[in-house]
Amino acid sequence: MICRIAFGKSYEDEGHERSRFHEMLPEFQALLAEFFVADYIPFTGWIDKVRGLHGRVDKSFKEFDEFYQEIIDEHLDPNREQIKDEEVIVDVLLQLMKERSLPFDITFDHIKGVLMNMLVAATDTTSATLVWAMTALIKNPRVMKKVQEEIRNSESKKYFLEEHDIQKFHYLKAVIKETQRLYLPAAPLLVSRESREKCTIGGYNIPAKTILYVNAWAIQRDPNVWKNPEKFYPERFLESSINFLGKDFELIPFGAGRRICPGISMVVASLELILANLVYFFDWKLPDGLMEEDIDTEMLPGIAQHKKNPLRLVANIYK
Ligand code: HEM
Repeated sequence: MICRIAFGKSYEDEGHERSRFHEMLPEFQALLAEFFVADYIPFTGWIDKVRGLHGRVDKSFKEFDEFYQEIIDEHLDPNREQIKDEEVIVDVLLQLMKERSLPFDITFDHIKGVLMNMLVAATDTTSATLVWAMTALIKNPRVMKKVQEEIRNSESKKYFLEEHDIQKFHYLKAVIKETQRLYLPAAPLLVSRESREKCTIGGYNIPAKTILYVNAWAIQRDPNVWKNPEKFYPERFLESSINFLGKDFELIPFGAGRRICPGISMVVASLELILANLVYFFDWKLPDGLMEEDIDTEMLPGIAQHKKNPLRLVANIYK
């Protein structure tokens, strides 16, 4: 979905291109989560070099730079076949570059930066959230049954649930919120900040130029705020107006303030659409011999929190 919006093509069926793309992204994600000693002790940069991190960063940068340049060149080609009325983000950025209507000149580097931002911010985060939602549902058959009943009881059989069908499914929406609260699939420490000037937060004096992390993970599991915080209990959101739009600081999976995730509307629409269709059309079972308690919730380190051990389920078509 994101590649179609950003570049105007999908890498689903592109053979060599597909595998190249699918190899580049995980390496970039891994580097984002890598620990660079020099970030904390500046004169020790040589340690990162010896550990081979500089080489990996350079290689990843070069691969992505070439990849984006190819996309830009394709979109600049006047003979390119374009689907009518289909304008993708790279076209919009190239148009802005041509018009020179902004207070600064857009360069190819800016365009590549925006494309990278989209790719990293949007793909992994959404897929990790879906895996955690399905993990939570399979571990909690009561909730799975309730969300399936909400959808199945209100729909006459359809080929595909559309966005407008889903708006009335309040329990489904609560399941997604509870997944975001408990598993915080993207950025458990949000994105780090640096204080521009000296300030005081909650009684702590923060000097200028200090790197700050917001531990959204701890906030969203804080027993002073949440009743039974370790329990997956979507009902808590039916009984409260807490939302993740950045106004309620006890639930901030998308951050808050000026740098809040700008993709929220798209994420919520995609998550609701995909999850609703998954639970509507299939009855999900654990592979033979596995019990709910065998499904672990271990996470891989990284910017997005992926499930360490892949979730394997059996899908039976619901008739
Ligand atoms: C479940 C899915 C997602 C989650 C949990 C999520 C969460 C976040 C978080 C926590 C931040 C940092 C906010 C902060 O520092 O305060 C962020 C930033 C961002 N997100 Fe998302 N995001 C998701 C999906 C998406 C999607 C689908 C898009 C684009 C279509 C997107 C675009 C961005 C961008 C561009 C930024 C950087 C904003 C900036 O630096 O000003 N995200 N997101």
